[in-house]
Parts: sequence; C-alpha cells; structure tokens
Amino acid sequence: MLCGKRVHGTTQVVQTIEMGPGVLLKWSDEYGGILRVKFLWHDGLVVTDPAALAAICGRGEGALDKAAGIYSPINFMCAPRGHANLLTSPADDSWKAVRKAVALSFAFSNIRKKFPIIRDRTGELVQWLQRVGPAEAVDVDQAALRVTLDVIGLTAFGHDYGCVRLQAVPPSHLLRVLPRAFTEVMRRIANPLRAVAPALFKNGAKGVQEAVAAELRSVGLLVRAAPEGGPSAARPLELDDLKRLPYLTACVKASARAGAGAADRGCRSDGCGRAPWSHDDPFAGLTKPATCEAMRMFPVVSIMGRVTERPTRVGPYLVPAGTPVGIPLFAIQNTIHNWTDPLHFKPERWLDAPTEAYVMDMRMREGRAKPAAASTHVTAADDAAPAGPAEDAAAPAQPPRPRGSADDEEEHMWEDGGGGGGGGKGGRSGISFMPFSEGPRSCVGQSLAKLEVLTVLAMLLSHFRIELAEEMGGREGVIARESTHLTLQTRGTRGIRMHLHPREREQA
Ligand code: HEM
Repeated sequence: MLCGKRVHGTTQVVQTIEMGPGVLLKWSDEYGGILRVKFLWHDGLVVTDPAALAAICGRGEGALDKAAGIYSPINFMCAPRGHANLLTSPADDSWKAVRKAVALSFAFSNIRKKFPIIRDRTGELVQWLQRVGPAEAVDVDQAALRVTLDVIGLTAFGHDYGCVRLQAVPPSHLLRVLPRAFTEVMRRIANPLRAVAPALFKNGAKGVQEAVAAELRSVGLLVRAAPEGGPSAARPLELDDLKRLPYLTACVKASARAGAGAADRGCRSDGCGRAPWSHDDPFAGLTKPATCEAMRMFPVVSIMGRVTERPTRVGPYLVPAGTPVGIPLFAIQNTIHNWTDPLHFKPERWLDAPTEAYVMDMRMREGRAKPAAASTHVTAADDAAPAGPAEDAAAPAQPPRPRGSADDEEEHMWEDGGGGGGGGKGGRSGISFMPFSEGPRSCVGQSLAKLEVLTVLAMLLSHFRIELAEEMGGREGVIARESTHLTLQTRGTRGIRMHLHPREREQA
C-alpha cells in the first residue's frame, strides 16, 4: 500500500507492500498509537492504540465500516464483474443477510463435525513428511496451505482439491494460482490504476490472467455447491455455469432471510468432533499458548482498512468523513507500546491467560494499562484534524455497545473470555490482540480456522521436532522477507523451509 508519514510539513512516501509490514510497526514504536499518514492522495490514520481500536471495532459511535474502495480489488478475484462479497462489502442489508446465514454454518456445533476431515488430511500430511525425511528441507508454509485448501474445499463445498496428495504442483493448480492472484490484488490495492489500464504496468496483463484464473475457481466452487443442476465435482466448470451465479447469490440471500443456513448445503460429512486437546494429548497445554504467540507475532491478516462515514472521534481527534483508517494487526500485536518484550517468542505469556480469549488487552495483564484517554499516544498528527474541544480530548474512548445486530446469534468456538481484565463485552477498555479482528466484521470462519490451526500444530509437534533450515538465514532471515500479499507471507519462492525430525526415531 502506498502510504507516507508527515514529517515537518513534508511527506515521506513508502510502499508498505515492498517494505513489508515492519514499516508500520517501526512508525508505531516511534510515534505512538494514532498516526497521520497519506494513503495514496488521501489523508488517513494508522491506529494501534488499544482504546481507540476497541471503539473502531465495536458498535458504538466510534465504530467504523469497511473501506470498500480499498477492498474492491479483491472482488475481481472472487466473482465475475467484481461484485462485492462478505469480506469486501460495506455492512449493508445484503451483507447482514449473508453474514447471518454463513455464521450459522460456522457455528462450532456445525464445525466440530468437520474435525475428522481436518484430522485425516493432517494425518496424510504427517505421513508425507515422514516419507520425505529430515534431510530434505520442506516449505512448511506451503504444507499448511495444502491442508487449508483441502479443508476449506471439503468442509464448505464438498470439493476435494487433493492438495496434500499432490506429488508435483502444476502451474495451473489452485495452490499456485491463489498466491499469484493475492499478489495481483495487493498490487491493485497499492495502485488502483493497474486494474484500469493493466497494459501500462509491469506484468499488468499477466495480473489480469491471474485474477481471472482465481475467479473461475471461486465460481466453480459456488456452482458445484449449488443444490441442483450444477456440474458435479467430476465435471469441469464450463463458461455457461457462470450465468447461474446471480441465481445462486439470490438463493443464499433468500434462505438467509428465511433463517436457514444456506451455506450448509456444502456440508456433507458426519462424524464425531472430538478435538485433540479434549483427549489425553500431551501437547494440549503447549499448543494453545504457542498458537496464540505465533498469531500475535505473525498475524495472518496483517492489516485491515476502515473508513469514517461521518466526522468521527478517533482517540482524542475528530477526523473528517471519508478518512481511511489503517488497522495494522502486525504493528498492534508487536509494538512496544502494547507489549513487553514484543520481539521475543514467549508462549509462556499465555499460560495463565483466559483459555478462550482471542481478543484482549495485554497491557492490562502486564499491569501497564493506563486509563483509556491517557493511553492514547499523541503523535505527529497533532495538527491532523479539527480537534474537538479540550474537555472532549480527555474523554475516554467510546466503549463498544453490547452486541445487537447481524452476528448476535453467532456461536464461536471460543467466546471472548473477558479480555483478561479489559472489562468484558460492552466495557472493554482496549484491544492489543485480535488476530481474527473483533466486532461485527470479525472473522466469520474463525471456528474452522482455530480448529485447523490447533489440530495441525498438535499433530506436527507430536510427530516431529521442527528445525528451521539453515538456508533461511535464521529468524532474522525469515523476518527480513516478511511481506503482505493480502495475507502475511514471505517474499520470493522459498517459503519457510524446515527440517522435520521424526520423534520416534530420535527417541529410539
Ligand atoms: C488462521 C486463519 C484465519 C485468520 C487469522 C483470519 C483472520 C481474519 C480477519 C482479521 C478478518 C477481518 C478482515 C478485515 O476486516 O479486513 C477476517 C475476515 C473474514 N474471514 Fe477470516 N481468518 C482466518 C481464516 C478464515 C477461514 C478459514 C474462513 C472461511 C473459510 C474465513 C473467512 C472470513 C470471512 C468471510 C471474513 C469477512 C467477514 C466479514 O467481513 O463479515 N477466515 N478473517
């Protein structure tokens, strides 16, 4: 994303995609929790301040909606003619209806039935890794992507991508198409002109092909999951199938209004949902804190975009309508203002944290929190926006209102456990950890994601001792290649290579 910070009246422009998510972390460390920047030609804010984030992600007056313009390049990857989707749409009535239907399908009571799928695919991955052996360095990032695509395909659409079983990955396979399309999306977010006149830009025409290839695959899944008349998993997608899409979208919305979980149509497996940590799993105690610490340091979604619809208070500032607001999860979860010793991987931070908390204010746990208003770090943005009256500047951030709309009935695998002292729902004073975001636009798929992440980690840790390959250049080498390509990834094609030493062999 093109953005720049104001320094003494001049603007330093940087492209955060090229420089990696670390640039916003550096600025947050240096300038504090509310920073005025330029997003393209707009003035915007970057917010890492916990109290301001609680208001932005809540439902009160300070709540902000999606910046649909920033998200719109994603549309071209998902649907013909670039229609908005659940992720990219502003929170209008249509979004509410679809969100309600999809959330029902992702209720943990439904998702737990999918556990055997996750366990069995991960089991196949373990067998494959055992065959590869410890001498060869394996790209674990890609291994995780293989399981994830198989799990999403099977659980949501009854479609088997067969990623884990692939010996070699052809260039046209989703495993390759998806990362290339993600890269094109990020390029278009950084430079919207790229979508309008691709020929003017390096690899612009190729980017169009990547977007179309990803779009065809998304559409293929939707059409296959249709109740009747769609092609079977065995029949390849044909262009005529695309004409059925408006009908499918109407189906989802209609059943959403009727209160039925339309996306359940894709759910085709039965079975017990016992998760690994509910058994006598020796790694259960370790897996949850390790998962949380990994998600803190390396959040999959490293930045989110919101926009003020009307003049809105953000911390002590009143910002004008139409101001884009960047929410850099990577910086929020790694800045020295929100965490003690943030650059060190310390799963033990989470040992006595409420087990089910995935949204919390870690400053409270570390005894570092100040009252909400005082904890707002005033920055180079002093002249940012027409500030409110002096007494307003001292007013605490608006706490989120109790839940009351689309996702009222959502049942997540783990409800927020009260934010570790942050006051719980409706009274949270701040947020410094939210890998799945928070509030009405939080991740609707988080129950599936958590089940998969924990299962994969528990099974890998119980079978292997894992060691970073030397060619990665240590932790610093990996961090130096961090890059936002829609999700947090590493630059280049090497991925994250590791040696996996089978535990039985070592014990014998
Ligand atoms: C570890 C895995 C995952 C992480 C960390 C994650 C994180 C997030 C975050 C931070 C958001 C908010 C994005 C924003 O506002 O810009 C989000 C939204 C969303 N996620 Fe996930 N996600 C994960 C897996 C999944 C899965 C497996 C699915 C579905 C199969 C999913 C579906 C969605 C959808 C549809 C939204 C948009 C919700 C809305 O705006 O109403 N996610 N996710």
